[in-house]
Amino acid sequence: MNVLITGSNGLLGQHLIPLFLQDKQFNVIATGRGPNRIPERDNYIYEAANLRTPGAAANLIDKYKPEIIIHCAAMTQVDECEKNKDACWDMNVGVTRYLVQAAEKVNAYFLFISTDFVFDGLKGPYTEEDLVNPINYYGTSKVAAERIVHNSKLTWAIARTVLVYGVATDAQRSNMITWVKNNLQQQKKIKVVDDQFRTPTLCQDLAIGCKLIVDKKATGIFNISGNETLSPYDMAIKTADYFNLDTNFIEKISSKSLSQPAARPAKTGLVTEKAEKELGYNPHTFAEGLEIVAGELNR
Ligand SMILES: NC(=O)C1=CN([C@@H]2O[C@H](COP(=O)(O)OP(=O)(O)OC[C@H]3O[C@@H](n4cnc5c(N)ncnc54)[C@H](OP(=O)(O)O)[C@@H]3O)[C@@H](O)[C@H]2O)C=CC1
Ligand SMILES: Cc1cn([C@H]2C[C@H](O)[C@@H](COP(=O)(O)OP(=O)(O)O[C@H]3O[C@@H](C)C(=O)[C@@H](O)[C@H]3O)O2)c(=O)[nH]c1=O
Repeated sequence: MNVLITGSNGLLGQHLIPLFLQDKQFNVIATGRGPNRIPERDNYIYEAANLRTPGAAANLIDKYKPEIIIHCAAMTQVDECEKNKDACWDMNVGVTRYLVQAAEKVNAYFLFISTDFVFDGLKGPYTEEDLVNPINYYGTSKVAAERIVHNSKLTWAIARTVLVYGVATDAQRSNMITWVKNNLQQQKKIKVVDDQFRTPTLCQDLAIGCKLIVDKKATGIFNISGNETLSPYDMAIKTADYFNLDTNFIEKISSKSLSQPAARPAKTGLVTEKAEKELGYNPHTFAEGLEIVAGELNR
């Protein structure tokens, strides 16, 4: 069975590819922008493509006729999305439309990766039934992309996730654990907010959640995140403690004083009960996640 995975150079993509390669029923076609950054090099096809180029998505789908498409590629820098709205819309909405239209021609099963930022953060943690109300442009673009998937003729699923952490080769985006660890090791002070709340997600858990969805050809929305609610400040302290780093370099601040270009929802987090019951999804705790990330960093 051919599975096409977009965003294969990203944090999630780099964990999804090896997971699908372990399952011999799948022929994996990975696509990323520019050269391949996945450490594994064997037993799959890599196609470099800028998916914003009209025709790029259709060409890939026409060439490989995938039975399954997992769409991870996105513009994920939330502040950049706010500052460069056209690029954000083209990538997060336009590319999803290109892929869905081409997928409809081959009747592929389509899994789209979405975010807790579809919510306003006034009453998290959220279930799959809660109504969306994004407060920044990235979230708005993801809601629009979700609607394209939802309104398509495809058999589809949407996996929503939260603040993903883990290790990737040449990562373009930092994540909580590596950001805290790198700064504290260099004895650099970091200011971390204690008034946002998330259910941080170990990248491997998200990859497993996606695989469970695909294996079951499950349909609809699934929350695939961690199931512990923590503030970024809590995460920073736990990270420093785990790596024996000096917590005095962590300054507790409010979101207001961080003054990022894009507003962040205060309290998100996702309830993962549906995925646990229907898919057998079982995420690691943050403490276990730290240990797994530390193991990867030491390899
Ligand atoms: N990371 C997180 O905390 C969260 C992520 N998500 C969602 O999960 C998905 C995966 O995220 P994650 O792996 O962390 O993100 P990354 O930013 O690590 O990966 C996204 C990938 O998309 C690729 N991409 C961007 N523009 C293009 C383009 N024009 N053509 C082809 N590829 C492109 C990027 O390529 P390049 O590497 O060359 O820039 C990158 O490899 C995304 O849809 C994201 O919105 C949801 C919630 C939280
Ligand atoms: C840069 C920075 C961030 N933070 C906090 C704010 C935030 O809650 C957390 C992570 O900040 P970032 O700017 O890396 O990430 P942010 O853009 O807030 O994170 C989001 O990414 C997108 C892709 C998603 O879909 C979301 O689920 C979410 O994880 O750390 C600080 O406390 N101090 C800082 O100096």
